[in-house]
Amino acid sequence: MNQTPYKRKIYLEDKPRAEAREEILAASRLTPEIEHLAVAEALGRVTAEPIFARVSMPHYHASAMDGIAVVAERTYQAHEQNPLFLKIGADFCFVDTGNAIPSPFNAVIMIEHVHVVDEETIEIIEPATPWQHIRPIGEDIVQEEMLFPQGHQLRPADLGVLLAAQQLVIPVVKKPVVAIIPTGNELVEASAALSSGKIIEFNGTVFSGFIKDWGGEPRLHSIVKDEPEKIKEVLLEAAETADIIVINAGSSAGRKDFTVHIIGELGEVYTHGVAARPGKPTVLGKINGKIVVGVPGYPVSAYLALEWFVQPLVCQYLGVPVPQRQKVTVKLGRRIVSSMGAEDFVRMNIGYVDGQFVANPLTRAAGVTMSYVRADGLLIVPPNIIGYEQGDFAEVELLRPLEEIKEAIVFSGSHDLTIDLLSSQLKRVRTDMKIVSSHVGSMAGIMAIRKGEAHVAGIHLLDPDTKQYNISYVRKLLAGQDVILYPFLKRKQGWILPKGNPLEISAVTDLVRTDANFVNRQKGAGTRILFDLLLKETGLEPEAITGYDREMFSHLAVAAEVNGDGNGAGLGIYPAAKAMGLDFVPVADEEYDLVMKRSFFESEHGRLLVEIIQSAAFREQVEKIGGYEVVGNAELKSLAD
Ligand SMILES: Nc1nc2c(c(=O)[nH]1)N[C@H]1C(S)=C(S)[C@@H](COP(=O)(O)OP(=O)(O)OC[C@H]3O[C@@H](n4cnc5c(N)ncnc54)[C@H](O)[C@@H]3O)O[C@H]1N2
Ligand code: MOO
Repeated sequence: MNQTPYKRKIYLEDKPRAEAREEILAASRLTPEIEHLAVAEALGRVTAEPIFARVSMPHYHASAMDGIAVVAERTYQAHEQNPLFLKIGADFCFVDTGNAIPSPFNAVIMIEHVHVVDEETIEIIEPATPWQHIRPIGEDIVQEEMLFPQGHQLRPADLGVLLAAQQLVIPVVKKPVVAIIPTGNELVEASAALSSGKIIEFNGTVFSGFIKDWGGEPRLHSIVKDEPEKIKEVLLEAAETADIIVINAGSSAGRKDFTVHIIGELGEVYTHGVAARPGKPTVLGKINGKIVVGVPGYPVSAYLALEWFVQPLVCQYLGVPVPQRQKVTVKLGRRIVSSMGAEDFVRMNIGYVDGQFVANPLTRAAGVTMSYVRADGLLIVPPNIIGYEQGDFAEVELLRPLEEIKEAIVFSGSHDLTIDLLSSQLKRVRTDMKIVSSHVGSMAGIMAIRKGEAHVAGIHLLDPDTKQYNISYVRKLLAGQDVILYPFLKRKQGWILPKGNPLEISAVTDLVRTDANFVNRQKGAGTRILFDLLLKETGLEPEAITGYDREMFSHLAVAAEVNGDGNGAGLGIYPAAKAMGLDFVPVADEEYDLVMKRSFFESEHGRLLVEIIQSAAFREQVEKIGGYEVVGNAELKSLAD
């Protein structure tokens, strides 16, 4: 049912981001309003006019030291061989730091350099120079001097200066009001009962946070349904009461995406589609003199579009420059492809390994908010290049302080959920540290160690010939490198089966007997190697297994498949079965070890990591999950041939 009068708009423009931004900045002709605030309320606010000192600081000649005030000229003959005796009142008076200097005195001698002879008399053996240890009037602030120009964002110390200069109430630029309008029939409040197709509205709260950070005042509207008349009404009202309008979702080519038509009807549209991803289907327009930014629904697209277009509008209103992020040059751990003609914003994890920043891309899916949350930086691939090769150097904008990135342990290889527990324990001990992990699989983890792109790699590779875990792979792939193999965990691998195990599976031959629908793992995965070994040992051919070609990329994905199929069966780790409420029949204890360069293992960070692995707190947490045994304090595995 499509009851709207609007046609779908299918083809979007590819306008350069800078051009689209300049257009709306030029079209926004708001005169910033001014308000007067008590200084204590003005932190972070922007001065609307130059502000001058009403009084000097100090406003009298003040002693800078504890000691005595003297007339300098009368001390000139004092000398070690010729001590000068001074009488209280006539020749000197005692002063403390901050005291006014009484006339006619014009210098202070520190008490340490004064010998008190009796209650009335002191002795000095060194002359004073005029104005020594005196803070003259206006040493800090001179009455009538300009303290701040307009457009200055007030920091804590600035407030002190204002009060010291007796500026009590100051003119600041009003915060621009930004109306935020979340739209969509599918949206519900976070507290609502969820059903399929319902989406929790959270973009509005994120936008409000960004707007506050940038110095604006967010006004979050309640959820608005995809009804053109309702949207029009809300937009027109916002155009009366707000300075900038943000409308969320409905920006693309869906049946109910009519934001662009409505803005066109009520005002004018400058842009629909920018040459940047994610965030392409952004709409920019104006209604009754107020700029409207229609940001895409997908959260990551939305956050970026907000930064591209709303932050500059807020800054323009406030009269401050748009803050720039710190940049750092990184070595790319993976190839990055990008489309010609559009900028690509790639969320990156960044680590500091062997004195070099290395970065790996996170998912580029615009709906995966965790990738934005976890990102250390953004790689902005310019429109005129098609990406980068692995090992290339590129500049990234930082989303976190550089120091935080430098203190992180970069973890590669096969992911295991205990790594997150390890990271959280680490953070308890060292608040400035954490583990950043990228899930690339055991083999790629070993390669990351070899190329100096990670500190630690988690691996579980069974050698079908020796039946040993990990050792032969490390020997071969890291030959000649000074690395160690740390025995970390034993994980239970087993059959993941529907609840109650209806087909009564406990061995690989049972898969054949029952013609169960097997769910396999991808080639190279540790679990796949184990399964192939089980087949070999029983003399079975892959063809005998229904579903051998059905490959999944994680333990959880296997469990999810089994969950939906009464005849399903998979091989994987216990926590995956547990997470989906499935049965689990143990098959093998897999050895999940950590590979590290010896230099890291012996470094402060490496030692800390081992300490935490061996701690009772970590062991307890892991063993509570079930299916794990922390090996931790056993000897390093020997890599000698
Ligand atoms: N045929 C095409 N389909 C899509 C295109 C396209 O070019 N052709 N563009 C895709 C891209 S890129 C994006 S981005 C999205 C933009 O979608 P809309 O702006 O129309 O937004 P919706 O479809 O209503 O929502 C998408 C998605 O976003 C999440 N969402 C929306 N609002 C909120 C909110 N307030 N809080 C949290 N999350 C929200 C939600 O997951 C929605 O499903 O279109 C693609 N499609
Ligand atoms: O351009 Mo969309 O904004 O990729 O997700």
